Amino acid sequence: MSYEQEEEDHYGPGYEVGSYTKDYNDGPYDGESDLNVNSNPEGKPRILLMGLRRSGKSSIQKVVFHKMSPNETLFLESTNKIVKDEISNSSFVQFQIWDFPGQVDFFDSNFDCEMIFGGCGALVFVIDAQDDYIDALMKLNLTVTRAYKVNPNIRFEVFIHKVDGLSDDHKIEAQRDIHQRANDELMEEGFDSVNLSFYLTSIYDHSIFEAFSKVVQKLIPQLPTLENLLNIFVSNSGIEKAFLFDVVSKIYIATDSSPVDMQSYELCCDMIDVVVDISCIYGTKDADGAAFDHQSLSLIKLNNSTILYLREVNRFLALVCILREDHFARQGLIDYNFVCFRNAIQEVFEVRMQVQQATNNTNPNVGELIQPLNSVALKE
Ligand SMILES: Nc1nc2c(ncn2[C@@H]2O[C@H](COP(=O)(O)OP(=O)(O)OP(=O)(O)O)[C@@H](O)[C@H]2O)c(=O)[nH]1
Repeated sequence: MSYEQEEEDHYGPGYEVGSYTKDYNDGPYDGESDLNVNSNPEGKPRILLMGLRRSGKSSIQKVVFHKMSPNETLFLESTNKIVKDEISNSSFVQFQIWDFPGQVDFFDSNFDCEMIFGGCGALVFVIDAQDDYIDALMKLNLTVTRAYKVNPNIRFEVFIHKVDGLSDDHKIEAQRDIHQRANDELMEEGFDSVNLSFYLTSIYDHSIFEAFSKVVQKLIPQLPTLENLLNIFVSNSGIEKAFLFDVVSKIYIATDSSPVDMQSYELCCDMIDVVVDISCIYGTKDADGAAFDHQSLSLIKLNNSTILYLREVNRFLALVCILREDHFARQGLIDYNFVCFRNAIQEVFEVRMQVQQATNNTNPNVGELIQPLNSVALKE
């Protein structure tokens, strides 16, 4: 992992900024089929991680994007400067995460609100649910009101974190209480239109990956198209549930419209780990050292007549499906539909690039470029 200091003057002398870039094993990003989430003027969409000291911000970022094991986070040192993390080198989804020190002071003249909140897509506020959260709620209110005044388009995501230490009843009660207090305070101050989303998270299970998946999904302009394609695919192939995963981070960037249950998501995450680990150890690697490639495919039969089926969509994405064993008798159909699905995904990105180019050239016929997406021909 390379770690490099950035120019201090851009953020003011009080706020040093460090940045590091993900160093995954699949080589430099080639721009082939990226999915830029809603971007800021710099081109990179930005997700801010804020919250009180020791609430777990750095741990979340390390576990989700740097494969750090949860136990190792016990040894993380307190962050004393803004740390910028580029999730772009090889991951399919491209954005920046800015991890803020817990003691950040918005009233400090060095804190450039316009610059920090101006180009921000989502603000994740982390609350330690194992601690007294009254101070955290005050900070949340201050942060949200401050950020909203600068940029009303920010999505506010509240992670009620470290819930591994709480009983189920306690979790629900904490969520209800935090939800109510946070919203009441905003209403009292006249911020009725601010919308906060709440998630119960822990780095010790898959809840943090699930929550981050939802945060990232909200920033993907093509999400409705991806979901639509997945719906068409599952309904024509006898599949119960399908997730489109960013393989490196195990964030799912889209799923079909049936409800997500945590166990299914965990199973699919575990399958990705198994496939990547086996491929890394026993598979052939390409020139970039990547073990996940065009031929990556895996089938796991569970002891409850369920099948997990994984197919590579492109260098960064995998489709993981859950289906009944008897439906897999029609594997030919599933594979045929999968190829149609994969081609359609490719078209989404081609169209996106065309739209971007057309917008740059102020082409008045941009709408026509969307048409190929309506013609996905799957077999039933
Ligand atoms: N039980 C539990 N502990 C967690 C979880 N996430 C983080 N921690 C622990 O919380 C402590 C603080 O985590 P950090 O990630 O350093 O917190 P931070 O918010 O970045 O702290 P500052 O840099 O001081 O702002 C560490 O000991 C982590 O191991 C969680 O989900 N559950």
